[in-house]
Amino acid sequence: MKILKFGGTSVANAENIKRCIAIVEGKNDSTIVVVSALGGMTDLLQTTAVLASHKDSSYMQNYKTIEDRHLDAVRALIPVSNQASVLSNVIRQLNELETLLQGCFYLGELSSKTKDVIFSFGERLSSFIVSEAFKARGKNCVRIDSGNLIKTNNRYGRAVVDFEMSDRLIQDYFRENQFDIYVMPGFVAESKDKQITTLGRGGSDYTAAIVAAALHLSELEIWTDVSGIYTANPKVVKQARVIEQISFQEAMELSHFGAKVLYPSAIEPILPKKIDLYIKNTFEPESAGSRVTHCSLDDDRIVRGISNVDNIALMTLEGPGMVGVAGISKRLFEVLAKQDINVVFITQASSEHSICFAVTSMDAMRAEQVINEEFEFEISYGKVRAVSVELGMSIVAIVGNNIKSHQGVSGKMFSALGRNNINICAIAQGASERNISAVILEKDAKKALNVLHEAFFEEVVVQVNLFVMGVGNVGGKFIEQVQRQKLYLREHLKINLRLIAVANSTQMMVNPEGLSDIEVSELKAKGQVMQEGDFLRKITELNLRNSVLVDNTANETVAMSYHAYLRNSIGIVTCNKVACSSSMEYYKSLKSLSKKYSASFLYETNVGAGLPIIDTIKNLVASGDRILEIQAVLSGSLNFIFNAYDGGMPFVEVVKKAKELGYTEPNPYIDLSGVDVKRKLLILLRESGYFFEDVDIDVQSFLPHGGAAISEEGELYTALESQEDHFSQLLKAANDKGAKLRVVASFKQGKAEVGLREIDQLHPFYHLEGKDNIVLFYTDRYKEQPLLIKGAGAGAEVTASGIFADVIRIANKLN
Ligand SMILES: NC(=O)C1=CN([C@@H]2O[C@H](COP(=O)(O)OP(=O)(O)OC[C@H]3O[C@@H](n4cnc5c(N)ncnc54)[C@H](OP(=O)(O)O)[C@@H]3O)[C@@H](O)[C@H]2O)C=CC1
Ligand SMILES: N[C@@H](CC=O)C(=O)O
Repeated sequence: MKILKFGGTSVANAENIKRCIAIVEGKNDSTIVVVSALGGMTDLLQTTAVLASHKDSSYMQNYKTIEDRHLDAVRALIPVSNQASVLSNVIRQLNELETLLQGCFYLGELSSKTKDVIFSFGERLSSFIVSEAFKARGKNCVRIDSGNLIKTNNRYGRAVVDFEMSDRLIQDYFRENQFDIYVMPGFVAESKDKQITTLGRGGSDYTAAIVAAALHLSELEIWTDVSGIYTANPKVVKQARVIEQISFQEAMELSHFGAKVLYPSAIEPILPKKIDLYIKNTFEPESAGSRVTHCSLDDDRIVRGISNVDNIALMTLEGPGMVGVAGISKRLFEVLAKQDINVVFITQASSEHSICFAVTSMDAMRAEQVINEEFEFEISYGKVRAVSVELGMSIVAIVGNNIKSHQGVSGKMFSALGRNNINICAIAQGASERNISAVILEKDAKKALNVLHEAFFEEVVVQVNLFVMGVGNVGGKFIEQVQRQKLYLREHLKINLRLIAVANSTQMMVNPEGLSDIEVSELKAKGQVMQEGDFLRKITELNLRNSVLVDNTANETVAMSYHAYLRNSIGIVTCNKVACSSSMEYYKSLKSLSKKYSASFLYETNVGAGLPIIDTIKNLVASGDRILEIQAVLSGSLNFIFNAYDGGMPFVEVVKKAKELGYTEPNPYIDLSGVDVKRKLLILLRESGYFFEDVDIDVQSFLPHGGAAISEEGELYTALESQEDHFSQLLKAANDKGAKLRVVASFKQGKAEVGLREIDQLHPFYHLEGKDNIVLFYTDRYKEQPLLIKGAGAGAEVTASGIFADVIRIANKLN
């Protein structure tokens, strides 16, 4: 014999009921079918009854909906030839319901007893209709009145089952009757004095479990609208998947913390009888579903699932008068129990100075009031403080039988949350060690679930969410490279890069699911207007895990806002040199914020574009070496300019060409004035461990006008045009000596300078082609022969690939 329970959505209408019928008919065995009320019907009955008892005549409209839904189901399921008798039975039951509702309306009253009778109509009607549908298909089917088999006390709303009596009645009934299909209403029972009672939330699961246990069946199938118990709520965690097998204890823990597929009450009767439970999807009957089993599972999964409950209030009772005093917790929890307030989480530090616990937000005010009344005396003498209440909390819990036999699980859980800036307000781990729970802010719940799911179920694929500012030469190429390389990264490096937002100086485009190429290209046409601070606000509002800002601008305001990103645990990858070359204080603060908030701060492209210069210094310094001297050509654009300026083209045209090729800064004056090289040298010195400010570097400008900065490109070109003589003289002087012009950055014996130099043929800088950079590091270990790094030091493609490498460094660190 089989037993199948169908939930509300499975029997919501005639079409769905037909699916249930097909599933039952596929069983080829005598089958007990337990049904819930038509989907949403119990809630509708409840609001209708409440409206009636408040003398609100609109209850009649609800009643009409109740009537229509049931009559529609009959008309669609029963052939016209048989409809009359079925319809008249349903109408008779509906009339009874209408009379009861009228009674509530006239009396303005709704007792718990009346509620149970009214609510029972949902399952009584659905079971009658389903059984008649089977009969209409020629099945040997009977409808059982559950009240005849399941006996309870008179606690209306959540009646307590008399198992001894119910088991006997169930066993007798099934011994004495021989049908192919038995249809029973779930949720409904009867007291010993023959009053209708109901079994509370999840009552239909409970009914099925009681019957399965009484008959010692080997399994119970719960058919619902999802394909089983998921590793996490699939509406919140996209990567969640169905758990194929789970132990009863794990399922109980998960269902306690919000996995609504299964009510713990359904587990209670079948657990001691070693009956397996299957959760299956009525709408995808072929999918395997979840098996909840008493057998020990031999897989090595440590965490089986993650769950959460929202709308939690965290309450703390604390004070010196609690230490070493017996009975405080008894009084605290007794007063809550008296008020029927359910405590969902408790934790107490060994100092005994405080007890922290959680209730649903709905109960919080009542709990606060009764606790403060209970401890009025202690509060008035300052021994205990008035209970504190923090609303807007969630509980997240990881669940698994094997947590107890593995070290480091809680470490992994809390470091994953911490890395993503999720503040943990309280922690609890029961003695069973099957569950580790944390109370966090509700606004962080979605992120926490995804972070934990990634840590425990998707270890192989790490998701990095990119927020890109600046889509010019470098930014544009970076986006192109990311979109092109996505598949490779996912397959080969197990990194899932998602481009969530892009921005230029005035607009931004955001898609929390990831921007497509088309969306990115529509930034200018369709992007939303962006004011200062909007981008950061958007990132923090989305609150996605592993968020990284990629700054491809040359903008100072953006650079000076990095600290706010880091404080929100948002990593930063930047090719913008302004931050690291601003004050030493800001540079250092960014480094320490990066550590404090576990948010990476990477800027390899600040010097030498894609060349691994900063990383090399970091490794030298970390391994105990000391940088003693630096000789370098650090400007790709200036190297290009002085290579290309050979007397053929005027200087200004060569500069324009460098700009066109994407080698210069957005404002080429920053290159020509030596500012860009100075910034780079400053960064190299700071990375080498030297305390240097901008003013400590001597820049000898090769521009004749010296003084004022030129921010307008046109103005710069006009000035350069008029100074052609000056540049041609510089060139001639070098040519006369067989030398080449190079802008050299040097650091020697504590002195740092930047200037245009004539480089002779024997010098390693002489043969420096095109836009190349070169750096020579003299260190304790590389004293005679310097460590040399050379290669393309400018250009959008190479710079973008340097930024990309930093992003991958972050992803690898997370993996
Ligand atoms: N070119 C190279 O070889 C190298 C460049 N770099 C660095 O790369 C950075 C970018 O250079 P490049 O791509 O050539 O410059 P571009 O001028 O081509 O692009 C700059 C981008 O930044 C945007 N932007 C400017 N201000 C803001 C702001 N406040 N908020 C958001 N976006 C803003 C611009 O938007 P809009 O179009 O609206 O102005 C534009 O999309 C510079 O910092 C440079 O030093 C580093 C190493 C090498
Ligand atoms: N403008 C810069 C580009 C890289 O930082 C340069 O010329 O090197």
